[in-house]
Amino acid sequence: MLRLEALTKRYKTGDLALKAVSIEIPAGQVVGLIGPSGAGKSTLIRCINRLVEPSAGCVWLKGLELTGLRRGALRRARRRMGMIFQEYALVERLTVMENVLSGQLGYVGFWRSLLRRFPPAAVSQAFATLDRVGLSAHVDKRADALSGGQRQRVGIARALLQNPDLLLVDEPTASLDPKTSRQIMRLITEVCEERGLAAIINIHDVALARRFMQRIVGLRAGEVVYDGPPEGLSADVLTQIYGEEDWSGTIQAGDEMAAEAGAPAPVPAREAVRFAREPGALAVALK
Ligand SMILES: Nc1ncnc2c1ncn2[C@@H]1O[C@H](COP(=O)(O)OP(=O)(O)OP(=O)(O)O)[C@@H](O)[C@H]1O
Repeated sequence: MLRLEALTKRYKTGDLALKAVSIEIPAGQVVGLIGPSGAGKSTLIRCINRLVEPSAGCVWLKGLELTGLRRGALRRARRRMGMIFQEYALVERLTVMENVLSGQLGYVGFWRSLLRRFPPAAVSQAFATLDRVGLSAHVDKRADALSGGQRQRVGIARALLQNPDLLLVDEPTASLDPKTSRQIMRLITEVCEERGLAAIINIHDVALARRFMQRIVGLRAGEVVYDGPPEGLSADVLTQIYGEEDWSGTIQAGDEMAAEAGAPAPVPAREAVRFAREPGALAVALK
């Protein structure tokens, strides 16, 4: 589904951030990308959708070589990759619904998006997606009135509204408390499973990675030094990735999380019903 072939990035400063990284990710697989600061995790994620231009190597998505695409074709291909960011990248003064519908901007025409009028089907899909991420009670709240966890749920819903084949997720829990981090990670992995979506998740927290990922790729200084199941992240492997440290606490935390059960409480859908009764294409909260 996604294939990276000898992907290399040297920044203008001379930093060699990726050294011929080759990995293949089948449809539906959720991969955790771990490694110390500066290992090249963000660079790798951004080279896939060419927010950062690779210096050499190829990226293939479902048989399409992304690295060879010109601007228009690249824009179309990017619709197939939903991106979720650490800092959420929401438009603060816009509502939850408007932010989520912006995931459709690649599909609706320029004037329509400028006027923020979206097709009814997109609006219905946005309601369903917001319900799925537990935000149906907050659709008309402004983004700047949300908690960190709620903001990330908006980011997830926006990415899902693109109907992507792949999610590129850059440190989704770095700004969140431990409990919210677990909820967000659980949500991302659940929606990937429901939709058969592949994902690459840059994840700082090794215990979270051990708990939620199907496969771990460990980067060190721009090179893959581990590629395997989360159970394979022994103290020796973690030392190889991050350097010498006492890993017993991290390993135990991951095992404890694995033993933990339960999902985030559903949010009442009253507000969604009220919005859903609005006729026609919703002129989305032009307040
Ligand atoms: N825009 C840039 N210009 C020059 N060098 C950069 C740029 N972005 C990243 N680098 C360098 O590339 C290397 C990899 O950085 P990158 O941000 O991809 O690592 P990371 O693993 O995501 O780190 P962190 O976990 O701290 O975010 C580092 O040496 C970094 O200094």
